[in-house]
Amino acid sequence: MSHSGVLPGKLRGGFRELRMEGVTRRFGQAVALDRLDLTIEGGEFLALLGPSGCGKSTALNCLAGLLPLSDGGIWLDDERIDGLPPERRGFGMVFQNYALFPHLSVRRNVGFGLAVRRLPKAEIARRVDEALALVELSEHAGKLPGQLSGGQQQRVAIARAVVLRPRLVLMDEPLSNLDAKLRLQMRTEIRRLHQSLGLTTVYVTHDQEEALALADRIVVLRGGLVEQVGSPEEVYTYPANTYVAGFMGYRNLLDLPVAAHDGARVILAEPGMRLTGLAQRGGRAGGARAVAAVRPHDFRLGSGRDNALQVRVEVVEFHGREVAAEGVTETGRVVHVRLPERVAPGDRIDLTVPVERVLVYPVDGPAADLGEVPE
Ligand SMILES: Nc1ncnc2c1ncn2[C@@H]1O[C@H](COP(=O)(O)OP(=O)(O)OP(=O)(O)O)[C@@H](O)[C@H]1O
Repeated sequence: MSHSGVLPGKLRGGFRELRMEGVTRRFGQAVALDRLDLTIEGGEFLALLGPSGCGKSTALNCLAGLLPLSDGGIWLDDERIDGLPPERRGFGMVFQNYALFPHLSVRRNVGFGLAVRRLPKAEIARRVDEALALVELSEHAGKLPGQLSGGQQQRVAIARAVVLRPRLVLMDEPLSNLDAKLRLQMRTEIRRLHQSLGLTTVYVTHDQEEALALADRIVVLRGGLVEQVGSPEEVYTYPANTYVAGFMGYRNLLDLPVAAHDGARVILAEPGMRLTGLAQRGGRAGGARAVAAVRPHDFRLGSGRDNALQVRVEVVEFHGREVAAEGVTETGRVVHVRLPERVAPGDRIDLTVPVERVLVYPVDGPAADLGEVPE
């Protein structure tokens, strides 16, 4: 299938870069977005990731023109666009709640923006047909949104955005109203469309897995500030701090006394636990205490030379090929592990973990409440 009719070749990299410079948004005294500097390259899929309230929707709405900036500017190549109203920015938006017109057919919903622009009827029909084919909804063209499933409605919303040949597609948690299975399907669909149409996409989500799966680059936000920018691989493998680590599945963030350190290696110890790990952030973890970040999957049963801890198993969840267990050390510290072996509540087990799988950070204060994290 050719997509060239919906989006002309010139859109691929239709701009070189979109720059947000010092973008700030205040609500009264509260700073929702604090001097955000960010460059989005043409053709890129960028995810804004963070928990509720971190400022990601604010950033997207500033880009869209739905919220005026308190300070800073936005440039599309050499054109300053933050003074333009939303309709003159040429961006497509897809929201969590679809925002379809309930009394208009699928076809008329998708064609709405083209009709407003007074395009010839034949061209509207052709482009709508192509957009509907793209999201595999051709046979539903005559239905009303209420007659479609959630996933189908979200596809209508996506067709409605891409039919306008947008310079940039902005998506705000577009999958969060869908059930788990549909969410996975639509995720693949969104990535496929991004690639085949050569779109530039900015995607807001609080779901780490979604950001890792979809994005070329992830921006992790906290309290209106950028914590880390990097490829999924970089952010997943080398989180910049304990906040990002917690978000990226390092569910165990253990604040421990430092027993010794030599350059890159730091030894942390307390009764019942000895952990050797790699100092992050240039070996600054040289204080009296440091935080060891360990993924539940990286623990193994058995006692290691460098790393050894003993826990009493308290809670076990069955996960098919493995179990997720919560154990407690003799000092009362809770440790989360994932093991292929069957363990049971009350078992006393020895655990170890490879040195390179223990990331050691300076103590930054309490880790954020991150909710569910991927493992
Ligand atoms: N219209 C508003 N009036 C006052 N404060 C606001 C308004 N919109 C957002 N805020 C505040 O700005 C901060 C950032 O909000 P924002 O909606 O950007 O966060 P978010 O990361 O998108 O969260 P969520 O995932 O819950 O939407 C929050 O502290 C929020 O309470």
